[in-house]
Amino acid sequence: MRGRGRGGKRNRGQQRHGDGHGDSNKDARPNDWKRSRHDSGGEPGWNPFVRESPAFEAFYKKQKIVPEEEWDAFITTFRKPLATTFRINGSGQFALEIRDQMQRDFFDQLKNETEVDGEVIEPVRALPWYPDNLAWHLNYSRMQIRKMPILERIHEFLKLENEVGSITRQEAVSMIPPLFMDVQPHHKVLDMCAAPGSKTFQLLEMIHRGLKPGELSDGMVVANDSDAKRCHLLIHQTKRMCSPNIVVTNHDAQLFPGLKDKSGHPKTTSTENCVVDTEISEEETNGLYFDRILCDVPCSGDGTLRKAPDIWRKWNCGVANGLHRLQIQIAMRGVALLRTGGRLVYSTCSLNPVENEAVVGEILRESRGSVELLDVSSELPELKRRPGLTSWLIRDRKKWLCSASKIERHRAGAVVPSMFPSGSGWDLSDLEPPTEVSSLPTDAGDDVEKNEAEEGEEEEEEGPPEVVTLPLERCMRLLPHDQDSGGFFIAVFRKIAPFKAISKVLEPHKSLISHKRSDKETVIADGEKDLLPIKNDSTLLNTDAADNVLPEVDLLDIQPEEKTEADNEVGAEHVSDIEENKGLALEEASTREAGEELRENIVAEEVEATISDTKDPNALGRAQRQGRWKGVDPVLFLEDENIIRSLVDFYGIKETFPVHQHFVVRSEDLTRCKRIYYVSASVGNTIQQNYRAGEQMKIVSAGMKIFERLQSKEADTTCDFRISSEGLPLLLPHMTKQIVRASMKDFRLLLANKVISFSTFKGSDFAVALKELNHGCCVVALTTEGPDASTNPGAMSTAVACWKGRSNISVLITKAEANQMYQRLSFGDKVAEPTLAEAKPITPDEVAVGMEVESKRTQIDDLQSTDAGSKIDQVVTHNIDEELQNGTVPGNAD
Ligand SMILES: C[S@@+](CC[C@H](N)C(=O)[O-])C[C@H]1O[C@@H](n2cnc3c(N)ncnc32)[C@H](O)[C@@H]1O
Repeated sequence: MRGRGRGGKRNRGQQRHGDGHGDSNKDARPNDWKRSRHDSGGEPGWNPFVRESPAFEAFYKKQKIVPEEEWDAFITTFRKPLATTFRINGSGQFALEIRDQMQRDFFDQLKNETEVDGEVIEPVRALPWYPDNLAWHLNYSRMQIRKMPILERIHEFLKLENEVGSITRQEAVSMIPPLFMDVQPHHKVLDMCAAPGSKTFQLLEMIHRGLKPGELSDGMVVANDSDAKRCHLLIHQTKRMCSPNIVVTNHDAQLFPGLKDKSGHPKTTSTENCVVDTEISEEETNGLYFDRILCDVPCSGDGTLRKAPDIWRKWNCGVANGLHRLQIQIAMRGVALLRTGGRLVYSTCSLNPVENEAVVGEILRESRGSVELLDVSSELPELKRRPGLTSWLIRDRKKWLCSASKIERHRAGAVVPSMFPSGSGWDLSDLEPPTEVSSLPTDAGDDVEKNEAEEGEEEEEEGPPEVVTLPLERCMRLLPHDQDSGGFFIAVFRKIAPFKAISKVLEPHKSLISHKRSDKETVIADGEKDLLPIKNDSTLLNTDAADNVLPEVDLLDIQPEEKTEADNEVGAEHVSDIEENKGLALEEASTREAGEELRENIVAEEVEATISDTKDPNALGRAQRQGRWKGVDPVLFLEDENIIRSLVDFYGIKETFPVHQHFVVRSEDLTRCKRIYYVSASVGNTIQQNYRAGEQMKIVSAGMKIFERLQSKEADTTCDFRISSEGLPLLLPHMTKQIVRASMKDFRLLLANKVISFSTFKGSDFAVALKELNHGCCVVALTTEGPDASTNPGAMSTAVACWKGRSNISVLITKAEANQMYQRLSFGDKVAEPTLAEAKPITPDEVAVGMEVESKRTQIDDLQSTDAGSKIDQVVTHNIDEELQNGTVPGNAD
């Protein structure tokens, strides 16, 4: 369906920073296409960042990250700015059409190397490993764009497509993890650390792959992020996919709740597209286990040096060390939530083995045979990758450590055995006595080597590095010089047996030695297990000797609890070390991220999904500040038969479109609820099970907006709700009323004018059909050729929601969307450009009515900016804008 991309209001950030398009674009989606403040754009002589770091180079040389003879190529590539890469969004015909159009109109002219003023221009190329040539690489400086009209046109085209959501600018390596997940349309997928959502978007595409317009998928994507503000980015990003199969949640991933799935997994599920055979074990029938899990964990991000050169200046190994345990905790929670037979992909945009191979090794050890590391060397054969390391050293302050036995006692909170290749344990009494400071580390800043190069002699490691016995060579490291990309790390696991965890209870003040394998373990009896908190770093334990004797607990049965104050006190030193290091790491990441990934306008309407229409507008912000959630955002099924009937009757919704248990609202007071969301059966079931489990999931948003309430008093219509542009593609094939077809000429005339008098179309079939419609919301669809065009609305690939007033019709999409649709229709067409001159002049009376309609339309749009939710969003947005300016928004590499 064309016109899926959506727009929204420009936020304060956009107003402040501008986007070079003047007012005409003020209601457009954020433009990710513009260059980041880090990007020199290739301007000669402008290099605000020194692209070197002695600490980084010393570290990776020592780790033998590349063979010696490749070092120069590796480091030289890292110093070059990153080329632009983008993905065409969506799946199916629509995406292929855009690809073909781009290729035909632009890229075919740039297939070969060209020279402008002595400068070589790289050919545009598709990323060879990305399916269906839907991802592209291009590398032009601003100067080159100015000099070559074709580049200028490409740039403009991509800017527009990005604005309306047809393409996503995304770093090439960041597109890879979802491609190793083997997601099928019926899968339940969990994206544990999902914001800002570029990979979630890919996962959704996979869930919808192969569906015809209007068809529903059985699958579901749960996209989670611990940062509430970034959850909004996630909603903004994924709503462009117009999917009823998504739930956005806001949990610490390591504490993601286990949910029941009372209906159990069906042995076989039949869908229109496939028959799914699901082998399930007894234990799994009652739990919501995911078929696929992505752990794209927070990391130090040094693989993104090309995109975020400020990392050169700030790089230190303490950041990576500080994230190691959180990364294990997140991945292990993923293992617990994964269905047996399912795949889990672990990824980081860091090259550091402590965040990569060390974590993978610990997952294998801790899962005690329930997962295996897959050899995926035959998948995506065009992708150049390096095997994982099997040997590495740990760097702590100025020391190189070759094994856990070398850890000094006072560093035991910062360096742990799982960081080393053997992962082998320690005993506190065996630890090296301190050489300098005798106190425990209390300040994470201590762990960060501020500038190693300036801090005197560094110490050599004592002894050779350990060599791992696990098959870590099956991991993949993407290096920048292999295919002119950023750096990345990926490991693919398969669960081969249910995971039984041994839960342990930490004794106060023993936290320092919590990684000691012989820590006190507590077997949780059946009746007690729901009561016991799972401590942050004790959820999972590899017990060597205990394996044979300790009864086991299914982790899904245990609800991880939020940390209590008492928990925080226990082992405070230990936690402070981890948390503060993590804090530092995220701060690092934020600087790297700001200005690149942050969507500059979180449109006001997005917050609608996070707060009840009727509750205190300040509740969400307060609850977030206070670390609470409950009571802020009910997610309720719409069961009011009068509303459902009025929708079904007005739009002539067929029985092919299930409505009961699929419409969701966020307000208990239905007279005031402003939006109706549509959720797939899988999402509906999950929400229902969540109620039964006591609403443990912090749901930020569910499904997609399908209807919006009209509040204009003058609205002369029998239905209180208009169709939202996200909802249209799904609903249209199931509608029998309020649809009118227009010829290409009339359709374009409508798009060009946005509000237009009926009399303009006098005498046309369109005008006659228009007259027959009820007043209110309607859909204008482009007449298509073909045998079933007149009978099957699903065959109409281009349609737009409109408002039929008394004498005018106006489109209910943003100007940017209308312009993009118009331009798309103009490519290679044979119909003359409609101009305003073609339209019959509008009389002064009609102008007045037109203005009234336009004002109604504005009122409709303004509903979102006047409700409680958007006021809060303005606050959130404002804060994000401030952070953007300060460079403190936590971010990622994607
Ligand atoms: C590398 S980014 C994820 C990028 C994302 N997968 C994408 O492709 O757009 C890491 C994310 O993890 C989130 N995060 C940090 N700590 C977390 C935690 N404990 N649980 C869940 N998410 C966390 C951050 O807010 C950040 O959005």
